[in-house]
Amino acid sequence: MPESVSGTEQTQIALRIEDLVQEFPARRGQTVHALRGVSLAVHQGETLGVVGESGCGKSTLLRSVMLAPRPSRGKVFLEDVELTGLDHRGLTKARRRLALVFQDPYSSLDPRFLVRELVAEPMLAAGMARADRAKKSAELLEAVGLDPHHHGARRSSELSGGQLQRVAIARALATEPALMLCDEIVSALDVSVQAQILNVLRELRSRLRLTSVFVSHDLGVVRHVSDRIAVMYLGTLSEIGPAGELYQRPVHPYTDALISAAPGLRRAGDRAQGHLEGELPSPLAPPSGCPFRTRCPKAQALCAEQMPELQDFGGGHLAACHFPLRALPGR
Ligand SMILES: Nc1ncnc2c1ncn2[C@@H]1O[C@H](COP(=O)(O)OP(=O)(O)OP(=O)(O)O)[C@@H](O)[C@H]1O
Repeated sequence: MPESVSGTEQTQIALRIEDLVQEFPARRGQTVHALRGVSLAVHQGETLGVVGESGCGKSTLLRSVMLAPRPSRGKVFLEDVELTGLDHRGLTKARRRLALVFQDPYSSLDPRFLVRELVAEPMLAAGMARADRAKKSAELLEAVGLDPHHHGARRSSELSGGQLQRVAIARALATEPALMLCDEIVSALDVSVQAQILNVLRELRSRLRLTSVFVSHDLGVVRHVSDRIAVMYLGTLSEIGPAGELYQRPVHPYTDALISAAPGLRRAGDRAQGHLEGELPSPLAPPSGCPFRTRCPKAQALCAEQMPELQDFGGGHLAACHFPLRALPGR
């Protein structure tokens, strides 16, 4: 279904999630409210960055898209297929259209195999002929900046962390997924290596029109790769919008606080680092109303009474706040 990204541009939707809820049973009959009704769409060819503090539900969001485990409530659509409506067999097939890359490539890449075998292995599982596998794995290694002859003939145990993460990305792309899900994939790397991997992702986006969701707790990192950014807080979506606009003119006090607290992102007029005060409440007992109200400098009585809904501030920039940093258009 076409949807407007910027207000003028029409694109196809790669992923749509509707009112996704994920709850986990906890001790003493309690419930972890990891996702509390998240809805968003990812457009074909775009990178959606997802940011938020540790424990806000970023990884759970990605795992729920994979239906691993199935969400407690809500729907997930990959292109036109409703994943949440599929049985086990249908889901196993549909999951091949999704690729997941993790923070730690050491755990996902078997050190006994050669790099070119690791990249070709998903193609083998998909029934691709030997010659095609060899050609394609060489192309993919080149696309992530590795030499198919030199690096391809090494065992993964011989590569550095950054090189391994490139292999993990090449392997993820082996079956031409509709969507790549990246979970903190540069968090364990040195800053200079991080920049190289982020450049690889940017290039893949423009060369292959790669569609991805890029999760990170680091706003600086997310800004480098994302077309749009979703900000999560305690299992909810607090703000989503075009990357430049969201960083320059945030609407939600939480986004504003996150940016002010991030080294290297602070803007003229920001208070000193540490602007984001207080602890993240427990997902076992989220506050009533707005989840951010217990730490919000603008909170009033209404914020404890009603959960704010996402509202459109123009140009595809949405935020869920009763007292936003700027007025809604036309008010
Ligand atoms: N399988 C599970 N069982 C119980 N609680 C879980 C489970 N998975 C996640 N949680 C809880 O759900 C909440 C969200 O976790 P999640 O890992 O999605 O957050 P995150 O934003 O990715 O943070 P981090 O970057 O620290 O992983 C946390 O409170 C976490 O402890």
